[in-house]
Amino acid sequence: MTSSVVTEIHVSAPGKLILHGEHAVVYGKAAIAAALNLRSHLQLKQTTDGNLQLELPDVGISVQFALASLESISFSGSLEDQSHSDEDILVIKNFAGIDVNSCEPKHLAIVSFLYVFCSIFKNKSQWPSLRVHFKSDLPVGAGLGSSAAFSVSLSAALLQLAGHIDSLKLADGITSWSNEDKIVINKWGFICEKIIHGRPSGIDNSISTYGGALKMQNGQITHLEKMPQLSVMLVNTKVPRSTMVLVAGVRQKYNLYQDVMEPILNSVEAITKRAENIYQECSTNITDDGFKALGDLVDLNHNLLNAMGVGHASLDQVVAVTKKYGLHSKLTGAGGGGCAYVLIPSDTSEELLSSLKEELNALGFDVWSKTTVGGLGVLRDL
Ligand SMILES: Nc1ncnc2c1ncn2[C@@H]1O[C@H](COP(=O)(O)OP(=O)(O)O)[C@@H](O)[C@H]1O
Ligand SMILES: C[C@@](O)(CCOP(=O)(O)O)CC(=O)O
Ligand SMILES: [Mg+2]
Repeated sequence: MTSSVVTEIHVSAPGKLILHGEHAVVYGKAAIAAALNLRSHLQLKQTTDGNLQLELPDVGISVQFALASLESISFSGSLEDQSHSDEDILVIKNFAGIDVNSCEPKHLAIVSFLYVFCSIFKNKSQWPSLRVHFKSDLPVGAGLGSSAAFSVSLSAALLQLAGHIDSLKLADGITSWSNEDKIVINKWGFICEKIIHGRPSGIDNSISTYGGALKMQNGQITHLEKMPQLSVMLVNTKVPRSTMVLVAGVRQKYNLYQDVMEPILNSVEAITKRAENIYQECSTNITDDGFKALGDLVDLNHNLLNAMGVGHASLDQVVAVTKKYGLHSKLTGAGGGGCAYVLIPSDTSEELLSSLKEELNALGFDVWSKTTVGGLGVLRDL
């Protein structure tokens, strides 16, 4: 049967840069993150062919499920849930023919998609027949929050379709959601992140929902309104890694050596707080002294992440190369490969940046030369 389009919803959500405090934030310590100008784009089209069609070209998937058989699985989750149920995940994996222990990107994406879809539409008399297409500017699984951008866009689009939230045209011509609606989007983004990551802090989905820059501590968000313009170079080592595995590795170390790990996590928190003070004191432009101190904090933070066991030789290579140019860098996100950021003081010359980029490219790394952080959160695109 050919499908005819009824409704179309387009949503985009940003990736994130954790400036300081990754991993420590999972233990309630402070972390600071900002939205990136790299975004993920989801297009949802309502169809009439009775299927749920999922196109995820970044992870090489195009699958479809018959709605009638999905509706008949014994799924107990609901919109009121604060977390996912393991039994429901098993039911979904069985339904989709996915191995129970698979952590493959495409499988995590399908399971989290089906979970959010079933939870949101469970009590509706008719489930919508859909074609969902998702494409990202972000590298998948590299520390820039691709999972959160996926989780947040998906939650926003499905909640909008179900009528649980209602997008608004804002004064500056953009269409997004009220703060109240964003709380609901963020809650579902977090549930989706939990399915992908295991035990996330919630910082990634929060920044992807709200945008700008924020501090998270003990699960509480503080929006950093006075964040100065900050330029960074992003470097993707392209070494594959899984956030779930890295977070679980730190947990294992913490459980075995809590007395050793706790001071490391506290030192990371002290770094985050020092950096926050610098950002707040230099709310428009960071001073030379500010950049000097931030550089020291970036170095210390990178070394402490190495001490936690989430470093990688490729990330140390980035740090070593940037040091030759008088610049400072650290891994960002879960580590173990993936991305690092390089702090770019405002007086850095274009020549220096282009030589640095060339040297990093020659090592096989991808480089986004000069990125500013603090962009918009989730948006309904036209
Ligand atoms: N573009 C995408 N298409 C499909 N799934 C995605 C996409 N981006 C992220 N994901 C999902 O998120 C997972 C990557 O998350 P994670 O390991 O946390 O890395 P990241 O640091 O990029 O968030 C993938 O395994 C996949 O399940
Ligand atoms: C390591 C951690 O602090 C960030 C993980 O980010 P990413 O998935 O690597 O982009 C985990 C978390 O905060 O949930
Ligand atoms: Mg992630």
